[in-house]
Amino acid sequence: MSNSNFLWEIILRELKSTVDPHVFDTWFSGASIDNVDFMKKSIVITSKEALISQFIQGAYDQKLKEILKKNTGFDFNIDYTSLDTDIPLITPQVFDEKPAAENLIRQNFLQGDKPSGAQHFYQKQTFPLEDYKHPVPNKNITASKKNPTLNKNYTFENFVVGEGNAFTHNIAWNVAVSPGGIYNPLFIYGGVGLGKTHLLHAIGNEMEANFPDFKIECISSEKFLNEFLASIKPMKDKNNYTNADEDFRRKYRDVDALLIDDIQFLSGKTETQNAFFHTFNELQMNQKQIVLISDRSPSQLNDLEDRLVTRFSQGITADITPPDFETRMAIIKFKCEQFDIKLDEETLTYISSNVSSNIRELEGVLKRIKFTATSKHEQPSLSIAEEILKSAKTSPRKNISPDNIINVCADFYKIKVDDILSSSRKKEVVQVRNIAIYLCRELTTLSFPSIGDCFNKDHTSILYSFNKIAKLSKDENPEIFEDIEVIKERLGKI
Ligand SMILES: Nc1ncnc2c1ncn2[C@@H]1O[C@H](COP(=O)(O)OP(=O)(O)OP(=O)(O)O)[C@@H](O)[C@H]1O
Repeated sequence: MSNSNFLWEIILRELKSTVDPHVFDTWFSGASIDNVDFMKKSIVITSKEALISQFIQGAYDQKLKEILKKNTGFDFNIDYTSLDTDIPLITPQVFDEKPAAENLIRQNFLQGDKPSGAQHFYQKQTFPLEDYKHPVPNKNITASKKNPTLNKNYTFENFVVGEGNAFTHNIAWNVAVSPGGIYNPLFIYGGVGLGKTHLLHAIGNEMEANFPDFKIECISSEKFLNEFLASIKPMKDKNNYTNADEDFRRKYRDVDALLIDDIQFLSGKTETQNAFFHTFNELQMNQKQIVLISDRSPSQLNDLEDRLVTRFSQGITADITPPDFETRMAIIKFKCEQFDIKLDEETLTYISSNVSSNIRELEGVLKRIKFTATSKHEQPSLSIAEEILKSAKTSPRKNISPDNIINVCADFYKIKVDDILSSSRKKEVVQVRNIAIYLCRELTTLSFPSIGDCFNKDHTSILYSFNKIAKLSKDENPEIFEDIEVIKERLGKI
């Protein structure tokens, strides 16, 4: 084995033990190490695609250097390169700037040039670059009759880019200007209210503006399920159930792009998964773009057939993580302009420090501040913001830890912490444990395996417990959800 291969083996082995297996496969499976120069203390890591290189550099440069230091004793410099050298490397961007690739593509379009990156993408398309009608950002996206499922308020124009979403935004933009290319399917996942649906519709809107003849279907998987069930009902009634009916099949298979939200909703729905599998295959075979949104990564999708999970991971998987303080500030400023609210810097900082990372919640707080100020005939102010945040039960940003959650749950239900952490199968203990696990996932950024570490369980059991609560209907179990609200409120006061 050469020096390079040997070193790479060591690096991969160490990374594998610390990185989520799905993340590892996505980013490192196709990468290799070249040009190890022990004199100059430099190595080159080559990936298949520039975007992968960029991601590895952005997210793992430090980690890789640590592993190299640990195993060689030297501080190495790492250069990152990719096999598709004609695609420009995209440097992660900070909030109010557009990603470099996007800027480059747009700039070059404006100058009438064919950008090398976009050209490369377009060579894979049925649409040559010359046919590209709207190369510049489409500011005038208006409601279309053609694709009424697209929400026109969700565009790239009004999406604030920050650390946690820059990479995904880049990919989404590339998919919108070059559908059916190398990023197919695009699988986006992340926590509640972080802009996944916004990006999904932004892709559709931008795509529609760029390719006016496109037929784009943008739906939730719940709607897909309902339409599927409605389509097979007549056949089932006649005891003649074979396949989803032709209308349903054609509706989703005759599209140029299928954008599906909340794909996790298909978990456990075997017949719908089967229908979706065939739809997916036909679209992919015909190089039609598929974008999937989920609240968790493909490998964490429970009760979903393996053949689907594998297909979801075939293109590119990109996540959105909660915004950091600066991004929250940028989003609040942007939303203030949108909602016509004037806040001073102190109030902006207060909101950004105290509102949870869920952007939907953040929007709600701003709207309530505006409403309260208007009804009091006052200007929006810090004191109104404080009043709203206290009364709205929006838990101020605290470091809620699994320990806090377990303690508060134990106290609330009057059972012992040890029981929650035990393997007791008593019904009341199991229920409290499930709630604690559910809250750990909802209120912290921990992955299922990490939550498993806190409860001495493997991630499959944690997923199972989480779903036990997540899949409950609020209407049928109001008391559990009331309990959860009270526990959240108590946690906010810790
Ligand atoms: N980066 C962003 N810039 C501007 N607005 C954003 C951003 N991220 C989210 N939002 C806004 O926050 C709200 C919630 O976003 P969205 O519905 O897309 O979240 P989500 O991740 O799909 O949530 P859920 O998992 O609950 O469906 C929307 O009004 C959206 O416009």
